[in-house]
Amino acid sequence: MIRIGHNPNTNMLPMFYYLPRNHPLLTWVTAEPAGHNAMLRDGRIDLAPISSFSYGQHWRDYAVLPGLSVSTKGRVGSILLFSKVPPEGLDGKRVALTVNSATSVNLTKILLERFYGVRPFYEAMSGGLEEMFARADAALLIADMALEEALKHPPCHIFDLGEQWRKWTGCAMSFAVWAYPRDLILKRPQEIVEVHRLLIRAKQQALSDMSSVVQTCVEMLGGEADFWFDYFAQFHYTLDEEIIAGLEKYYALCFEQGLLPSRVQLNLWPGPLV
Ligand SMILES: C=C(O[C@@H]1C=C(C(=O)O)C=C[C@H]1O)C(=O)O
Repeated sequence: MIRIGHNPNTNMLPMFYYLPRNHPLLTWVTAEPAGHNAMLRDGRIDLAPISSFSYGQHWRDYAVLPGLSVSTKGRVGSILLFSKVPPEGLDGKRVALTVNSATSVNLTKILLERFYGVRPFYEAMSGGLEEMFARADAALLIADMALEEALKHPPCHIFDLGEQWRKWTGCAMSFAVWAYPRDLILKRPQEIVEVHRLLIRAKQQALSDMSSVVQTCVEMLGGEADFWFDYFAQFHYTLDEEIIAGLEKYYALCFEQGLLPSRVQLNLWPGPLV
């Protein structure tokens, strides 16, 4: 039995929509990314699409499933820094960071400190934009919460962090990878191979016809179907060479900025399926 982290946000639907709910090999454990990061670290789940940053913290203990990720090569649409001022104006200001994320929290720090040359004060916060703006000058939100706030067209600057990363580094950005404890390769290799196969198959089914996924999004959050087709068109749910290079760049900058304690190696297992 594999206790699998289920992330309920729309960006994850192409991997979860066709994944069998009642498969004998799977137990679903639903949480936001930061919840899965902690659960995997503590052994409460066996596999999840965790924050890429969290893999970078624990890479010596984890392995990653090939051919799967949540990545973009530019705009993402749902990793957004809402700001009362342009990024250059955030020096010495307060920036609220969602408690649900690890990758984007550290991406925000890299972009602001390394590329915009500003040093804000950061505060981890839950809640929506209104609560964050009551205490801070800028606010990082991710996933459906970011989408919902952006759809309200708040009167502030909105920076898409996938787009910003692309602008400053020319790289792809990988927000989540499917990680599991490395010792499962020895203890339960067949189960990992089987779940990997299920995930790849579910993803391929979704991506071959996104209409059911899009319809689900319309029911969940509203908006036009075209909005959702456009949203999903930004994503790459694979781990190709460009995405791996982007991930390596992200880890290198996290290390150089003192956000990660060591350089990171990507341990992929089992071999690619496609
Ligand atoms: C694309 C997204 O990426 C998410 C961002 C994460 C993070 O910042 O740690 C973790 C998982 C991803 O699914 C999103 O939330 O919109």
